[in-house]
Amino acid sequence: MRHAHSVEQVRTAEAALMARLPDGTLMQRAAAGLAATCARLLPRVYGSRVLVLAGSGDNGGDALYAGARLARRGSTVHALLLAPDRAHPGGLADLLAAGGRVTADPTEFTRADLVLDGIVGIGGRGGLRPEAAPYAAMERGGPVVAVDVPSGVDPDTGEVPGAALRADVTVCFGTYKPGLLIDPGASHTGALHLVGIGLTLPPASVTSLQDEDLAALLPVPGTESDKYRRGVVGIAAGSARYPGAAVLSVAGALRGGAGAVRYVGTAAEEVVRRFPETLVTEGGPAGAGRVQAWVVGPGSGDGAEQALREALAAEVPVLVDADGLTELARLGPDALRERTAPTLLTPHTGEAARLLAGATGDAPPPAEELAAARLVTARRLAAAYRATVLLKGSTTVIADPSGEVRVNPTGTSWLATAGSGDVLSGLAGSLLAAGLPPLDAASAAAYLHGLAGRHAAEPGHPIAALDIATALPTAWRHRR
Ligand SMILES: NC(=O)C1=CN([C@@H]2O[C@H](COP(=O)(O)OP(=O)(O)OC[C@H]3O[C@@H](n4cnc5c(N)ncnc54)[C@H](OP(=O)(O)O)[C@@H]3O)[C@@H](O)[C@H]2O)[C@@H](O)CC1
Ligand SMILES: Nc1ncnc2c1ncn2[C@@H]1O[C@H](COP(=O)(O)OP(=O)(O)O)[C@@H](O)[C@H]1O
Ligand SMILES: [K+]
Repeated sequence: MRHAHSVEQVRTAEAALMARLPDGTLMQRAAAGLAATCARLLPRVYGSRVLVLAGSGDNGGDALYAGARLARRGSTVHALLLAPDRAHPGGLADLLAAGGRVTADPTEFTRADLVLDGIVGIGGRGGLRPEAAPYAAMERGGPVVAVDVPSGVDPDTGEVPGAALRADVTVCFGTYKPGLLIDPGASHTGALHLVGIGLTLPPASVTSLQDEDLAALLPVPGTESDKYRRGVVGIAAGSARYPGAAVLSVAGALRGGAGAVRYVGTAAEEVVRRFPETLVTEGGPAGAGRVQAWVVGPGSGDGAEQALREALAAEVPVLVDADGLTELARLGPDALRERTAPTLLTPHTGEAARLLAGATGDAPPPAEELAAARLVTARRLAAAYRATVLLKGSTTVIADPSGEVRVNPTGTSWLATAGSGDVLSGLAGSLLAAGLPPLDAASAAAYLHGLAGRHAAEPGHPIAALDIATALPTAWRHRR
């Protein structure tokens, strides 16, 4: 599991540790880790050209001390000071003592074999200021290594409100920050390296599953298992207009770990033709046999209202997607108030906008605004609907009403294809039916769906939604 901590949590842990250690110890630990990573990135340290971009805070201090370490190993190190009269005094003195020089020439950025971005770290707010903004777009000669956070990325949320450096590598200290794991911030970090500096941290509220965590979550049938004990997932999806959504949701559900898939709706004929193993029932969820979880909404069209009502009345976990979400937005959070079993909502940003409007009574915010603020949006929705929310998109973020958040690390932009979300809904529903709690079911489904997309699109070509479902067993088997 990757654990990410907020700036406030880091500051508290840092203060406690600093009180017990000689001055400057933490910064030296950070600088040593940083310099070691830079040395590995350079073909040769001796004779290389390094530029340190140093802001006025401790982030600049880390970069200057690391620059000094590289200068002592034979690099030619220049420091470009964004606020020359407020540069970190100790760091600057150390760099000069090691033979480094101060420059005011911005073209050094292009000439350097490696650039250290020490403009701003966890103390930064807002995009880069005018004096630093040009470096965001400047042509580079070598890799850019971000110190703790790519400057201009909000460490707590991953929001990028203005210009920001795009790093090839980010060396972060003590713990991951949520903003390093969530787009648009995540797409500015490059490879992530964590340098331990000895902080004692509280439990993280933002985590990201890794392969071994997924392995522990996935249901595996035992000798006592039968199809019913493994869980039956009910899919209420599709309509005369969108029969394909039913087929795709069932395709995901069949590969999700439940022992059986029960389909209800008007697309039964198409579903059985494609997947003869599906149990089908005419009518809605209320008249179907027992299931351990419902998926309601993909392609449901006009049938969404009735299907949602019937599914929500069942005392089992319910996943609401697509047209079911549009209907839920119309009803507002009150529609979930009486529920005793968990509810999982799987909106893309357009549906999230409608859900927010349904909760606040305001006009729906622009979807792009929500895509730029994924963590905040997922948390707001989870709190408003008291449901687990899986917000889809370039980084899928899953928020529980308890405040816990999982950030999905897998995926590829090839997943942005029609029907891809229908496969995800069936898959997540299947994991719910198999008995996983909603946060685990949603994060395991997003992880597998993202991996299946990668496998299907390997090495990089368009895929259709059914290809994702077909690749799910491969993703399950060869996780990565
Ligand atoms: N915590 C830890 O455990 C450890 C932390 N360590 C390190 O300390 C870093 C935090 O240092 P920090 O607190 O000094 O803040 P920092 O990120 O340098 O920024 C503050 C300065 O930036 C400026 N500024 C603000 N916004 C800006 C913008 N958009 N664009 C441009 N400038 C902007 C702001 O200027 P002002 O507003 O004063 O003009 C202020 O002077 C942390 O990330 C890590 O690297 C390690 O050494 C070891 C252990
Ligand atoms: N830019 C992107 N990068 C990675 N994954 C994406 C991107 N855009 C969309 N996705 C993923 O593709 C799927 C699309 O789902 P959705 O929007 O519901 O499509 P549909 O309604 O056509 O099924 C989701 O799993 C989402 O996370
Ligand atoms: K930085």
